Amino acid sequence: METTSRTIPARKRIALVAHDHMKSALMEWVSIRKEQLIEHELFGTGTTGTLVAKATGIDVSCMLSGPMGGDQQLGAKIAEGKVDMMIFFWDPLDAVPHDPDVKALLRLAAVWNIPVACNPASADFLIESPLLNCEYETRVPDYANYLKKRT
Ligand SMILES: O=C(CO)COP(=O)(O)O
Repeated sequence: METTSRTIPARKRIALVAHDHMKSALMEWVSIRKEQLIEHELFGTGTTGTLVAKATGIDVSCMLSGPMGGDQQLGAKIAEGKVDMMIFFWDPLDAVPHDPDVKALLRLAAVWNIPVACNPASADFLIESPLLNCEYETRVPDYANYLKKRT
């Protein structure tokens, strides 16, 4: 796939997602990182986003709950270039009924080359990155060219 460049804004659009057994870890992380997160625009799956908004007082644009389609809604936003990074504490020790949706969300994050953290340590590294508050030139699939070649 050929790529083209896209400018990720300084104020990031950050998706926050956690599976049920990981929600307490995400809530703890979010409360520690509140001052950094408040500078950015937050999105979340239904339950996670609502919990984050209640705990921090930061506005969160909430999708549907993950198993009800929220993972797919976030995936669509990533594909449309409307979400710039994702903190997704998925559960490595339990199965979820919407595993295909989880895979699809993680896959689209990889396709569209957004930074993803899967646990508190990787989330710390992302949030401490000097790139967090700067514009960043990233490579994304050259969709216009892809379509042109196929039509
Ligand atoms: O299931 C999820 C991600 O796959 C998260 O959904 P909720 O935030 O609605 O619990």
